[in-house]
Amino acid sequence: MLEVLNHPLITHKLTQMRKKETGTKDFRENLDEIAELMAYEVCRDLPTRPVSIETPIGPTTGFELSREVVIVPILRAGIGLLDGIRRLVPTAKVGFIGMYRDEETLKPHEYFAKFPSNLDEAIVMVVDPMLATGGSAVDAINAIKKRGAKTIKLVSLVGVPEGVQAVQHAHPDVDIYLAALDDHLNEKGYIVPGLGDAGDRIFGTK
Ligand SMILES: O=P(O)(O)OC[C@H]1O[C@H](OP(=O)(O)OP(=O)(O)O)[C@H](O)[C@@H]1O
Ligand SMILES: O=c1cc[nH]c(=O)[nH]1
Ligand SMILES: [Mg+2]
Repeated sequence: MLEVLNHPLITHKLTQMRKKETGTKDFRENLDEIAELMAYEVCRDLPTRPVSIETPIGPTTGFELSREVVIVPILRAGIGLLDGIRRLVPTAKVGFIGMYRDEETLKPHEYFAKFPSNLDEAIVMVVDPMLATGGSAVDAINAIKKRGAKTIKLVSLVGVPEGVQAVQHAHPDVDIYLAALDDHLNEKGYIVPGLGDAGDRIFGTK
């Protein structure tokens, strides 16, 4: 399943991020706000269970989330989506996976992994602003499945058909959410038109 979240607020904020003159502070703030808006949509189908409660007026049946949510940002750039999602799901646990893409081969390399226990019972959101070749997302999901995760959602800001197809081919069971589906990758593996190097723009490197 691929869902492109076409919402005017998301598109407006993403446009600010795409502009080359947007600095680190505004880039980060817009990303944080988009993360919150995307989380609202991504969480739309979270399972709930009925609970008997008492309001000040009397008894009723309410509904509470019935499964734990685990957010897994792909370091570094995925960190930019973490706080916005956590504001909506403050009880979520957080795992981390560090991946960098070799600039020549475009192949991802894992350099860090730390996950909470019981991934098998959780709804795991893998988050990374950019879905380019899809190599980083595919490997991150492999690592999470190896630890038992069964229900996985991939939340990215900007993707291209190549990356979407790579994830769908390797992990047909994973739902993919994007804020925009861009055109193609250039010869250096950057998304066109994209927004440049997300990690560098979030953290002010380069
Ligand atoms: O789909 P892919 O072709 O694998 O490319 C996407 C990856 O590239 C970027 O990370 P990068 O390697 O620049 O690391 P960073 O987050 O530390 O900047 C981005 O944040 C993704 O993780
Ligand atoms: O366009 C791209 C592709 C990969 N990683 C980024 O940060 N940007
Ligand atoms: Mg980067």
